[in-house]
Amino acid sequence: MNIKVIGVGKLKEKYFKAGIAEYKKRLDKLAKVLIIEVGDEKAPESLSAAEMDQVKEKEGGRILAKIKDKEYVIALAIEGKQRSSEAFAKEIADLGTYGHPDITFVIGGSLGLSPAVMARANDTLSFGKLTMPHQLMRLVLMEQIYRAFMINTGSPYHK
Ligand SMILES: C[S@@+](CC[C@H](N)C(=O)[O-])C[C@H]1O[C@@H](n2cnc3c(N)ncnc32)[C@H](O)[C@@H]1O
Repeated sequence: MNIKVIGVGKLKEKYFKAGIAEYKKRLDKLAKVLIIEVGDEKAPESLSAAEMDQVKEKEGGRILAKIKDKEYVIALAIEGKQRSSEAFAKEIADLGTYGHPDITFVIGGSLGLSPAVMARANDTLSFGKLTMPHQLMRLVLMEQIYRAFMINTGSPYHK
């Protein structure tokens, strides 16, 4: 199974980098995991609605350039579809079993994902109504992907 996580902007904080590296190391034994960072656009408070759309479109274009046709894309979005860790694990297992071994997760920048990225997505994933910073979201997502693999292998990691 090939897991790709595309995020906008570089991880700055050491503690996020360390956490993500730890889950990547654990996952590397179970799947091929690729983390891709695409460039972010400056998004000062003063931007108009049209300028904000442009920021999302530019970042979205960079995200889409990293996605191949065969990839099954899951967009992380606050208003997306929530599920339990067990349901998420089953979904990943089913995708692998039924012809979608290339799963790509996309996380938006500070203004979120563009309509074009949302249109490309095969599914959405919400971690609830709370807004998380995109760097933290990357770490939480990596833990949940690792948890999914642990659930699917029957490991006591998931209680
Ligand atoms: C700072 S948030 C963007 C906030 C923006 N106002 C929006 O509504 O998308 C950055 C990215 O993190 C992800 N994200 C943040 N909180 C999330 C949540 N509760 N569930 C799923 N994804 C989330 C989304 O991909 C979002 O585009």
